Amino acid sequence: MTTHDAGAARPPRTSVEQHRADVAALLAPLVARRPVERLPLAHALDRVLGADVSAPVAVPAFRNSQMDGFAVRTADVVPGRALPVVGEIAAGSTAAPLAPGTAVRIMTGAPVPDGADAVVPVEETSVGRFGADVTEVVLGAVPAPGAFVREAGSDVRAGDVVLPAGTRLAATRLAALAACGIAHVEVVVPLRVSVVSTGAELVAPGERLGPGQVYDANGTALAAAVRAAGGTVAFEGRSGDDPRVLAGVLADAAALGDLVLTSGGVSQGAYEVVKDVLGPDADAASLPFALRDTSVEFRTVAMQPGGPQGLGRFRGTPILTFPGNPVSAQVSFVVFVRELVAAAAGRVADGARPRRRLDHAVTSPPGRRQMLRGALSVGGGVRVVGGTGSHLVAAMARADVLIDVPADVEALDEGAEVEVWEL
Ligand SMILES: Nc1nc2c(c(=O)[nH]1)N[C@H]1C(S)=C(S)[C@@H](COP(=O)(O)OP(=O)(O)OC[C@H]3O[C@@H](n4cnc5c(N)ncnc54)[C@H](O)[C@@H]3O)O[C@H]1N2
Ligand code: MOO
Repeated sequence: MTTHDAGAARPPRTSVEQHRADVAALLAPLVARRPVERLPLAHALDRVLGADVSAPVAVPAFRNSQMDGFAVRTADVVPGRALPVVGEIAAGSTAAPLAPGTAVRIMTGAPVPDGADAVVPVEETSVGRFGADVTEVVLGAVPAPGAFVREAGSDVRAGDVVLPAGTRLAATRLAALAACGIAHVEVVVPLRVSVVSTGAELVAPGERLGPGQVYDANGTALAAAVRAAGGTVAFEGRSGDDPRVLAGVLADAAALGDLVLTSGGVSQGAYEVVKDVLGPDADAASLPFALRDTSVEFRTVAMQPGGPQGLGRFRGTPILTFPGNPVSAQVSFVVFVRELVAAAAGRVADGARPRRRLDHAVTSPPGRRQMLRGALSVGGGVRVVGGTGSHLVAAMARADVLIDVPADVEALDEGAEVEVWEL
């Protein structure tokens, strides 16, 4: 009698955490030791400092006025009595010492003359506003010593660390460096990632779509996700189902990148080109060159979407093979690689995932961790958007997060707390 065991060919599934750990171990040497490069400030936005930056000059570099007004010696001021105005100091000029018993017109940012110890804004004096000749000024009160005077080094002293190593260069930080006169910075070199889409059906966006053809969404998705995480894209390529062509594309990808990401060609079909090159049944003799230092393990991760996964090396370069469905490829990047690309760029993340309350009840098939697409509600909750199909790439575009439903959970009530992965 013949029996049919429906599960006989099904391999054991690897847990999400185990696969995350294996990917992290594969990339650990790349993440741990990052080179640095010197860049002009204009190219350093969002990069991370590889070394402390000290100020070559103080900021402000000299004592200067915070207001348009009159520089005075407070000891000389008598309320209601006029002081002769003996000159003017504009921003960008230099100032002679202030003679006792006099005042001088001064503009915001101009050097406060030696001898002066306060500035009085013009609108608080008898002059009111600057016009033509001003020969004298009357003050109504004695200003406090130091009023409206910005001391040299009151923001940064020469030699101080302005920004420490590890700082991500937001606009505010670039402004601080520029204010110190720093034109170039040493920044961490991000991971260079090569992205390869596979499948005979793929055509580039913008081309004419023939019968049975599909626009390549994964190339754009993965390249953008790499950049958003802080990495750079070293190479973008596409291959049909000919293993010799894919081997050539992968050779370029591996030569140019620190890491290769592929999508497609890893499930159980008759034309699984990634497996045809890298899998256990690959016909090495048919390839145009020998695959030294190449070994990839294909496995099924207990996650949906993103079950079929591979990891290893292609000609010495780490490679991860993602499934081709566009939702699966994007979820794979978020769950398995995104934080490693960010860490390699010097960005720090505590790995904590926020918790949200479900706006409605959810059911989930047992045995596989579900990464449902979720949209955040105004009230702070989260709701599922789109269906579970891994082809729903446009529906995914409405999602803000992935809702992480553990493998052993089959139902969650409205209001239940779930962990989410931000997209
Ligand atoms: N008999 C089985 N069939 C399938 C299984 C299985 O376990 N047994 N797993 C399913 C799951 S889950 C996934 S995910 C996919 C993974 O398939 P592949 O990685 O081999 O990907 P392809 O077959 O090449 O493509 C799948 C699907 O995605 C489209 N695709 C591929 N690349 C792109 C791209 N760059 N841009 C847009 N769309 C892309 C492709 O046209 C297919 O529709 O396998 C299931 N099958
Ligand atoms: O695991 Mo596949 O990635 O569901 O669509």
